[in-house]
Amino acid sequence: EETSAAQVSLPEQLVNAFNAVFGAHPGLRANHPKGVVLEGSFTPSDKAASVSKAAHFAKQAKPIPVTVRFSAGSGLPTVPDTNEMPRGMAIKFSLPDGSQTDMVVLSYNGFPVSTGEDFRDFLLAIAASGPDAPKPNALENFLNGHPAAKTFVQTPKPPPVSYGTLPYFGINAFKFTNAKGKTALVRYQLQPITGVQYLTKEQVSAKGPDYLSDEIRDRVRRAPVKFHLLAQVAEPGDKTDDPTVVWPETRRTIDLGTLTIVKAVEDSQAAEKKLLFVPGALTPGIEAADPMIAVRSAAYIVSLSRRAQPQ
Ligand code: HEM
Repeated sequence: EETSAAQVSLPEQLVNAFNAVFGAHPGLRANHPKGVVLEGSFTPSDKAASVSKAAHFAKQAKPIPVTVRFSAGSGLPTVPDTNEMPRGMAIKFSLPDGSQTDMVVLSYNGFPVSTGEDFRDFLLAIAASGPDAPKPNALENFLNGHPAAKTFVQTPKPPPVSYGTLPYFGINAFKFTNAKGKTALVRYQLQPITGVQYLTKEQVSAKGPDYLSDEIRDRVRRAPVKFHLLAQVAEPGDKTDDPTVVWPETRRTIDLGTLTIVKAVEDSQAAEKKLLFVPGALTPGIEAADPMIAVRSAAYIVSLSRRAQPQ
């Protein structure tokens, strides 16, 4: 019996499209399967509560516990860390009332496409453009029609010194509401306190395929790894429904607090299997402003439901 494409939801089509590019890897994430899990805490700044009433931005008796997963931005479980690609960071905040909220960010500012449908088509174009495909291939055609995707493909994404020396970007916009009901449209940024540090080509050639996971485990043993969490605030006219459009660097940023990572978990692979980070797992004071957040969330849950199947 045939199942027509129309019966398959967009989130399922997206997970199928990742599988078409990278293969299906039972038990692993459809995208970003290679990662490392760590623990730490978040301490809000004095200003954070003035922009959002979210529990982790309120003045705390003690820091908010966080679980952090750094990942390689590829669907290949054994992709070498020395590849040029974005890196991911996922943060789970454990709030004082026992609930949790997530933040899922990338080291590339701006997304290659505007919508879930375009992301599916981008992935399918990659899958159809192997070395034997006649030219112009599907990917070349797609890139010609999608300038942000072309820029994304052409922009260097050099391997960093460490997962702890990269900036990360929320890319999708959220709406903050403070205790007085005042709202602001924002995008997250995480800035490493060490400053941003990449490897030179020569340094990259001396590194092994898993150098980033090894490096971050080592680094947190020596000292905490810290990031400033910032909210970049939109001005009237800034797009909140198109993640390809990066807001100007001149936009005001508000310091929301400091993320401090103190240790790697003992069994990262066991931990990451049980973890699900969902960009739409929010808490009062934060809402999705970009429609891509809902599509992403549904796709992450499809990926989880597949990777949780007994093998
Ligand atoms: C329509 C757009 C997108 C789709 C369909 C998509 C899909 C996915 C899927 C299926 C996973 C695996 C989830 C799991 O099994 O737990 C994933 C992971 C991830 N994605 Fe996306 N994604 C999208 C956009 C983005 C954007 C805009 C960002 C960053 C701002 C991002 C960052 C990440 C990161 C960091 C992970 C790894 C999460 C973890 O460590 O568990 N993705 N994505």
